[in-house]
Amino acid sequence: MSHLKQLLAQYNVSVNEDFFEKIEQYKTLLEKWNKIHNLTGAKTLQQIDAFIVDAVIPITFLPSVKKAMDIGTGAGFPGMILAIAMPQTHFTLVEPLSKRASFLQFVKADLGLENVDVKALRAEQLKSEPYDLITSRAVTDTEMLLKLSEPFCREGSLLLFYKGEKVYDEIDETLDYTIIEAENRHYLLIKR
Ligand SMILES: C[S@@+](CC[C@H](N)C(=O)[O-])C[C@H]1O[C@@H](n2cnc3c(N)ncnc32)[C@H](O)[C@@H]1O
Repeated sequence: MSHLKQLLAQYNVSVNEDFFEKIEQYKTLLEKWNKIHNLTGAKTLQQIDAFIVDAVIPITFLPSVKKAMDIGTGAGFPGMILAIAMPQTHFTLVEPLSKRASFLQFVKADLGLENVDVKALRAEQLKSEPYDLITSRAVTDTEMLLKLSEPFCREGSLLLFYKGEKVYDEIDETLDYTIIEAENRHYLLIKR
């Protein structure tokens, strides 16, 4: 069993064989592009696997949704990885840095991901429209993420922010939230 398969089994993350095929293609592209463009801090295959596992653990608790947006996808975390794991969900990946957006566009084309759109813009520049799910990892604090997400929320939209243990300093009781912990990760799930 591959290293990634073992890790996913350890966290009870269930994905189909197509996920593993596509994720191998993604890893090959990321390793290659990362050497030239410095797209992410995950350099070795083991570090990339850890980032992938961190990105997909939420499929163990997320409901099925039609339309999702990831703010500040960078080299693919978590939006591109979730899009590969959730082919029934359409993902808009928002990444203003052109070298990262170009990489995401290349991955979409090379893997034939019809459920992915890449927007080479800041979230603030995007047309307001409602999404079922908005994700974000390592972009900014919760208060700012709530502001950035606001134009894309309707009643019942879910926000999933990948946070560390300091998450408790960033939330208050006015929010309808749950925190799901796995290792050092705190997944902050907010219902609007
Ligand atoms: C530290 S990187 C994290 C990338 C990725 N989410 C990850 O966890 O590896 C933050 C990313 O957010 C993007 N970003 C910063 N401000 C943004 C904004 N207002 N809207 C969309 N993306 C933004 C940056 O271009 C950068 O690629």
